[in-house]
Amino acid sequence: MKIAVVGTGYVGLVTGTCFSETGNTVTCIDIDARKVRKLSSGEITIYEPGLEHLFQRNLKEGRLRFTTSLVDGISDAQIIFLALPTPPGKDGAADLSYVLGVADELGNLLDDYKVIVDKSTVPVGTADKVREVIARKYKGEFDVVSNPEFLREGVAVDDFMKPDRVVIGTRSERAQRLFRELYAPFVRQGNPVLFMDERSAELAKYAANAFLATKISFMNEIARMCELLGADVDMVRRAIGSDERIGKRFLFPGIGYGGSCFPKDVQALARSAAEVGYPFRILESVMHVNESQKVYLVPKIMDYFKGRLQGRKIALWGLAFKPNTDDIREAPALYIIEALLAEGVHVHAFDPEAMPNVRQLLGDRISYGTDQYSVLEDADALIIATEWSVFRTPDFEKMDAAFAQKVIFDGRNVFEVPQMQALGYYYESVGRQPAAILD
Ligand SMILES: NC(=O)c1ccc[n+]([C@@H]2O[C@H](COP(=O)([O-])OP(=O)(O)OC[C@H]3O[C@@H](n4cnc5c(N)ncnc54)[C@H](O)[C@@H]3O)[C@@H](O)[C@H]2O)c1
Ligand SMILES: O=c1ccn([C@@H]2O[C@H](COP(=O)(O)OP(=O)(O)O[C@H]3O[C@H](CO)[C@@H](O)[C@H](O)[C@H]3O)[C@@H](O)[C@H]2O)c(=O)[nH]1
Repeated sequence: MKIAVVGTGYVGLVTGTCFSETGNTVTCIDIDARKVRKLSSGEITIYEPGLEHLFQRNLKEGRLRFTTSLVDGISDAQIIFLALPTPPGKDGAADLSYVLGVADELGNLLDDYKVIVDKSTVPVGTADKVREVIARKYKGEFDVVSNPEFLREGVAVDDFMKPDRVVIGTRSERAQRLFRELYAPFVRQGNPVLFMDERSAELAKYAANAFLATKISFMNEIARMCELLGADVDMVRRAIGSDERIGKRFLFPGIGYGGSCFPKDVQALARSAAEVGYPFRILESVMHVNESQKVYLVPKIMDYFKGRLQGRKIALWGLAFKPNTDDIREAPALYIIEALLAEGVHVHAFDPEAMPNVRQLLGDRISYGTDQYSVLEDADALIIATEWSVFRTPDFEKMDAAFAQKVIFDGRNVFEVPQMQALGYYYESVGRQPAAILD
């Protein structure tokens, strides 16, 4: 099939690459000329494990190409995916200007039947709006489909190639036939393609993210209770996760959820609810808990140093919002950094992939290490903000040699408490009792 993908950010690039991998001819379109130049010359623009290999192969074999021209990019496409940003607007509602702006341009450009697909996360009713905008200028036949994307960064290729489910919102039989064919190679037995109406598909995406965010905020509150009541959140997590009705995944407490999706999507769903006169109280609490969770370690650090943080040097492991990505959008580490800088702390950070992005954002307001050990030299404490696997299994001898103070505040529970106790660390984590330095 011939496919166009408008917007070549995270989702657009993964979508375009994976569709080309299954034998389709894909043109990705982006207004960012620098990005298009890079991608056309074989330079990948995001860090995503497993993507580069597929990207290079399909680029070389001519199934994948990039352009800044919408008219050129869509000319022979049967299906046009919109993978455009939907950032929060001033009131928290999703800003649809990118999606509707491109829909407006498409109204001028369409000249035969095509399917326009909302791949972006968009509020209920957006497919109708896209249809209206196009129909103002194009009087021929076309369909608008809602096909929300459920991939996770860091495992995006696997999520796309072997999805738990594919959701397709359309009542058009013609569009359904095309989508059945398009997704046939991706769907394992038992993991269905779910056809539904556009509105249900749009809401399903928000409901999935909001539910997962709720699970995380719930566990973060349980973790706080554990600390106050002398319980261990790992034990509680295992106990409840063994119940199939609850499930083992997404029960990990920490320093809150970040990234480009959960924060904005929970907010947008709450906003949609308010717009139709329904106060979505659970979501208000989920957001409230997450806000405080992001800087949860800061008062603990403050207490440890008896309020005297000015001039201290604190090492930070992890800047990305989660491991295996260089994405720092809404990363809890950034909130911790701001809180520490406000107290006059010197932050010395290391992240395996995200440092270039943080350098662009923060410049020399913090300093950057060459590896995870170099940042420990002269540090008064270490904060762990992202659970990269290299942080889970450090060389403790190297760590000991570099890090005289042996004080760790772990926002992702990467170590076991008894292990750190035995190694002589002062170790505070989330939802577990602290390990004190052994005398
Ligand atoms: N990032 C994720 O993990 C993820 C997962 C599922 C769904 N989503 C949703 O997918 C959508 C896209 O997210 P993303 O993370 O890929 O965004 P992104 O910011 O990484 O990329 C968006 C791209 O669109 C381009 N763009 C903007 N205006 C354009 C225009 N008029 N024409 C062509 N290109 C244009 C930008 O230059 C950018 O490259 C959002 O709605 C998001 O909520 C994201
Ligand atoms: O038990 C957990 C699981 C996750 N997180 C945090 O939650 C955030 C989001 O994690 P994850 O869901 O793995 O990352 P995303 O790539 O943002 O993916 C989410 O957002 C995407 C965009 O909408 C969806 O497509 C995915 O299905 C959805 O998982 C991160 O900050 C994690 O640290 C926790 O704190 N505890």
